[in-house]
Amino acid sequence: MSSQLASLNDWVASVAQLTQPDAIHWCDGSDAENARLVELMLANGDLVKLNEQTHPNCYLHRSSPSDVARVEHLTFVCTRHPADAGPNNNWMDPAEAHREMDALYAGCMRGRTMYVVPYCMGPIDSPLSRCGVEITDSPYVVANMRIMTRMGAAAQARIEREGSFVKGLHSIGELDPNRRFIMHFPEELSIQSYGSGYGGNALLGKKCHALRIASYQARTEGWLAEHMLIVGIENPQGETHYVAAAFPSACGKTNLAMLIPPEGYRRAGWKVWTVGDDICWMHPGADGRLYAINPEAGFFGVAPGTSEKTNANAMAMLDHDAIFTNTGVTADGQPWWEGMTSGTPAKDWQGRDYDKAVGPAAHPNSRFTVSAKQCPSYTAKAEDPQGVPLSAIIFGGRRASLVPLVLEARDWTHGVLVGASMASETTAAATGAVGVVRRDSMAMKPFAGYNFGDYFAHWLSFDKPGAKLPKIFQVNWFRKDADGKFMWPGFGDNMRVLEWMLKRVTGQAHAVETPVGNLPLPADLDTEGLGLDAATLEQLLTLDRAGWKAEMESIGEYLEEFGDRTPEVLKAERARIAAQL
Ligand SMILES: Nc1nc2c(ncn2[C@@H]2O[C@H](COP(=O)(O)OP(=O)(O)OP(=O)(O)O)[C@@H](O)[C@H]2O)c(=O)[nH]1
Ligand SMILES: O=C([O-])CC(=O)C(=O)O
Ligand SMILES: [Mn+2]
Repeated sequence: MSSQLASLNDWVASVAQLTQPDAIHWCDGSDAENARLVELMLANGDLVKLNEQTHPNCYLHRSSPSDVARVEHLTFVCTRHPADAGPNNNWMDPAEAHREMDALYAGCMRGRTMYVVPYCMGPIDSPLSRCGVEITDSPYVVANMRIMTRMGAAAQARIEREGSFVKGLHSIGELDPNRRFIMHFPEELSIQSYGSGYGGNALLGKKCHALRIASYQARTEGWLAEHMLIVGIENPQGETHYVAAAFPSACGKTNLAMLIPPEGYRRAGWKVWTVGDDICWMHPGADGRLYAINPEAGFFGVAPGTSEKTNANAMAMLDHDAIFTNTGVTADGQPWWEGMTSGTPAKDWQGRDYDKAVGPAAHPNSRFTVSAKQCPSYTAKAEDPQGVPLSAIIFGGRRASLVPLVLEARDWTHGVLVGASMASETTAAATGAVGVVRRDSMAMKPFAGYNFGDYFAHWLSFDKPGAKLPKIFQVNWFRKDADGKFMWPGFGDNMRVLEWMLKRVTGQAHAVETPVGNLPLPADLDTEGLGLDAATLEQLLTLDRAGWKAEMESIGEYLEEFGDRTPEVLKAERARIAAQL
């Protein structure tokens, strides 16, 4: 037996000693194993079978009503020194956190099966990929991890070869919101999660490993782990530019990753290729460019708002082999959510008879889980072990006012400030108030595994001789008018903004310089067939000087929160812009 296998076996044995499961099952990721788990969950009520004619191999999971989103107030980064976790994280002393978690875990798997889930984040043969093992007592988590990661025998073989892996321990416990913690120990490469079965809290490969632990590792190893989609835009000349974009949770990544260009663009030959919709690992390549992989193998996407009109690619991948969590369901057993253009809900997300007066049929954070391979726009380049070279990075958020439709950062340093300064309205993806504007640097506020001050410095460090870095942009699809209506049509029409960005990359498009960045004039965007009135477009592209002056003051205060860990270069960049306004 290799020493790696011995260390994995020892860890599994020690967890079993603590949690006292009735049985231990090592997951191989096979179809037969999945079929047995599905049988089990249909029998115990974890899953409801959906219409086999319209949705073969699709299932609905109704979670505990108080367990429907990430819990940021119960999520901790446990480093030896609190300053290493930073004011952007909740911190707990590692020894104390282990004491608390051990007490929760003691005997928690009695009467249950403990599943050992080896997984690989990223293509199984990629040097950029990293492995982990999640121990869980939830078959629902196993079924989701099988879709979201390269899970099973191949991952275990890689772990036995490599040795190092992230140790994740998860128990749904009693699903009691008062006995719930999501703990990260970046210095130990380990994660401990208790009391929730929800996606970001329980599928430990995703946010816990691929963002919080990975961002910490990436800092010391010279790469970046980011909350970004990756998309390829092919122009009529057949050249594909890859773009990564960071938007906070439920702010449009899945939709941009699967964009279908407007009719005129399609006729001209533009195509869009999906690489990833949530997480991006970026490494500098030998040629100085940044290369990106999607560490995930599936999509855990927001259901409400997904329709034939907004995201036909997603609809096409959701009619077979998918798991739906907390959606409504029609009388004939088809999944249903708000925004769908057909069907009528019979039951709501809690399984009650649907009553509009009681609330929505689908929970606002209801989700689908589906293999990336089922997406019509998924590209084989997503499986390339080297990753794809990035031409542009986009930062975006939900801002009802102030932030224009698009602007281009002057250079890398300015772009890092743009990312660090991001703010967005909170959404249903995390428990708590919705619609409150908060700073969410690089859309990583809930996900950076270390001090944001150090994180900004790490971002700046990529600008060095020989680097051929992507151009950085900021977008805002969510500006609202006086009546509270979105001013920009969004979705497929975001292609018009992408075209301008890519033409800026290749030096073919015009821009106007302003203190906060370079903006297109209305005439610089292709608005053919858009049907947007000139005044609205003008407003979307106008710089509100007074508003930005106040914003720069507020950004200055925000950067001070990280004290002397905030790079001076970033503060100077902000001061320069403020002085110009
Ligand atoms: N108005 C408008 N809404 C959009 C646009 N793109 C996405 N949305 C809506 O925003 C919500 C969330 O979008 P997603 O694309 O699922 O968000 P995400 O960033 O992938 O979210 P996470 O999976 O939580 O990280 C959905 O209800 C979408 O319909 C857009 O361009 N305009
Ligand atoms: O992790 C989750 O639960 C879903 C997600 O993508 C997010 O919240 O950003
Ligand atoms: Mn996300």
